[in-house]
Amino acid sequence: MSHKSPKDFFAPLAVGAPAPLREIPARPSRAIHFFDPSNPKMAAKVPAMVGTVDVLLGNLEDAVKADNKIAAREGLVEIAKSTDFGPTQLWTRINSLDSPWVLDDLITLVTEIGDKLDVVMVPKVQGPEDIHYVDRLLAQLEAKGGVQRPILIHAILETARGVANVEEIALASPRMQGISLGPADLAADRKMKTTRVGGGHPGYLVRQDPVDGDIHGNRTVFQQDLWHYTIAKMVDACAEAGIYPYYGPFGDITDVVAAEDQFRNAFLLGCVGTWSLHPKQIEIANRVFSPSVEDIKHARRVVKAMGDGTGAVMLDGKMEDDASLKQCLVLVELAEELAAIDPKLKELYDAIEIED
Ligand SMILES: CC(=O)SCCNC(=O)CCNC(=O)[C@H](O)C(C)(C)COP(=O)(O)OP(=O)(O)OC[C@H]1O[C@@H](n2cnc3c(N)ncnc32)[C@H](O)[C@@H]1OP(=O)(O)O
Ligand SMILES: CC(=O)C(=O)O
Ligand SMILES: [Mg+2]
Repeated sequence: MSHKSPKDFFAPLAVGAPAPLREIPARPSRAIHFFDPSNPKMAAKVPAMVGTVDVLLGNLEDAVKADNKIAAREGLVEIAKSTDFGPTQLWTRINSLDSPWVLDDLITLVTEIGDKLDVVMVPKVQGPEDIHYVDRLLAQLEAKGGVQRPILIHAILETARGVANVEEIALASPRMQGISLGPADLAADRKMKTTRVGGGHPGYLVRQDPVDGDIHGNRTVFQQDLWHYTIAKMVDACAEAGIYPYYGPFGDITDVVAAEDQFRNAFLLGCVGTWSLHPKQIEIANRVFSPSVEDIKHARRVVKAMGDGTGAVMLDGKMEDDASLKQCLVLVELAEELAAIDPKLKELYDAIEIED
């Protein structure tokens, strides 16, 4: 396939559109909180959620009734115009590119509230051609609406073809901000035999070998993570492209314990955040996607012990070197970014005392 020349990659795609960013800023986005702007109860809660969550996302796609699509779009315009989002980002999830609503979603949102929108989440992305389409259209609409900074694109990985193309999707445009796993649509598209929105399945397991040949005896069972392969592939694609990977929805709102486990697996594998579908998932996401005090204490201790950052030292019986230092710096830098917007975390991290 043909690629753009490097000099053209960062050129605006329409006369009058803002120049693309050279680097995607590492803005905290531990929880991307979904709300339906056509639901008056949810919409009414949005202004008070500013500052309590890193990202508020007005959802226009699945979970919004077909009859409410226009009300959701107009509701989002109204909320965006009347709310001061302060440190909280405003994102939207537009309808899918083959739907009858998406063109008007983009035209309306970019021309009416383009200066307030940080990121447009595109569902059911199949390949880089979907990103190229949105990229050009956004540039034309930014120019038309006089939008001063480029609106970024976030892709949902929720088709088998999208997973196969994830690296090309991640590299498709300088607007690419990140990618989220879409476990529900992805499961359906792959014909997985699951019925849940994210999370595990008790049937997906490995079993301890039989003891003394007793296959019916008491054998420990370990449930496996259905999403490990896809998340790991997505994390690599995002890291290569310099953009950010996210888990996605965890549909069992009542099972806050399993949600926390799923989120933590994603955090450990490299994701920077997840989705929140219900207010009670925000606190879980904020906690899980913020490094723990113990991790920061250890990381700072390694940084201090490593001096100029080269060589090997022994700390508590463990070898630390240039590479373990780099891992520690990932945590220290994340803590700094989060402390800059979260005063409670700042207090916690500032109070850490490091031993030698
Ligand atoms: C596979 C995918 O595409 S996932 C992404 C698409 N899905 C979504 O966006 C779903 C978003 N969330 C929701 O629609 C709702 O949370 C539901 C349907 C799951 C549950 O809603 P409810 O049954 O109303 O939950 P519950 O009764 O616990 O809500 C408590 C309160 O929180 C409000 N609330 C619930 N979810 C949200 C939300 N996401 N944002 C803001 N407020 C919310 C409710 O309106 C209710 O308000 P009230 O106290 O004034 O009555
Ligand atoms: C996230 C999403 O849209 C899905 O799981 O289908
Ligand atoms: Mg979906």
